[in-house]
Amino acid sequence: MTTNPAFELDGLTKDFSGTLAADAVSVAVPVGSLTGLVGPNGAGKTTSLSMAVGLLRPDAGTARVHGVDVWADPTRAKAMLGVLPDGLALPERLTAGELLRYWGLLRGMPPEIIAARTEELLRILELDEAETKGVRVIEFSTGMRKKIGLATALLHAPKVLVLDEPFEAVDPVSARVLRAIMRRFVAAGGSIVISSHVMSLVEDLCDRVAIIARGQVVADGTLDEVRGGARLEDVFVSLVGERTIAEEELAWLGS
Ligand SMILES: Nc1ncnc2c1ncn2[C@@H]1O[C@H](COP(=O)(O)OP(=O)(O)OP(=O)(O)O)[C@@H](O)[C@H]1O
Repeated sequence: MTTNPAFELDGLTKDFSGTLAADAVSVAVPVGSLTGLVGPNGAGKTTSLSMAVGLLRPDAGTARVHGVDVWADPTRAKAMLGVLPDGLALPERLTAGELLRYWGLLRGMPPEIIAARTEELLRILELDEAETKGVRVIEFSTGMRKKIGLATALLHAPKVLVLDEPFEAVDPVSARVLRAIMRRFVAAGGSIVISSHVMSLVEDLCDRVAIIARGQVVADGTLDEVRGGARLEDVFVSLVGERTIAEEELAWLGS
């Protein structure tokens, strides 16, 4: 018997008026895996993940969550997905608690479950003090925004988490909390895909990695398969190409 992957990107393609941002991107996230999607700036990570979670319509290809097609059956697929998108737009006038309540009600969750999970999430993510003071999202730091974004992704207890740059602007103490949450999520049978530029973090956290460059998947497998005994950063640089600065470039600096 074969088991469906938890999450499957299958030939996802997007052409932005001549810029092929994603060129038949296929990545499978097995059940219980924490998969890192890494690639240089502009490689197509956000484009691929946005298509995979139903936020951006692909030109070709599809994505499946536990076998359910995200574009053919979005209601069922999205009930299983928790998403932290890049540049998440949040209702700025709400506090974190109000936002989670609003989000939960939109998802049709019972109010008492929303209240209990909100209290716990705000406490664990250390947003409870801001909540007590009535701080609104508009006043949040970038790291606080990431955290409330993660809380909204977790609130309905999804099976698959898709997190675009979850550690961006998050301080080291909070990053530990985020890592612990992710490990707990996977230990409880969930599956995660994160995009990140931070290779050490991917090596520490992920059991699988896919490297994407110029819209194409150039390596994909377990962390050890992709590393092949080297450091992930070295494999990454050799696959995506190194940019060095010639002697004469930036000569005006310090002149
Ligand atoms: N809405 C859009 N319209 C036109 N081009 C776009 C759009 N979104 C992305 N692109 C282009 O598609 C390519 C891939 O961008 P994308 O944001 O997916 O990369 P990324 O790997 O997430 O980059 P980063 O690590 O810098 O966030 C880039 O060349 C980008 O300029």
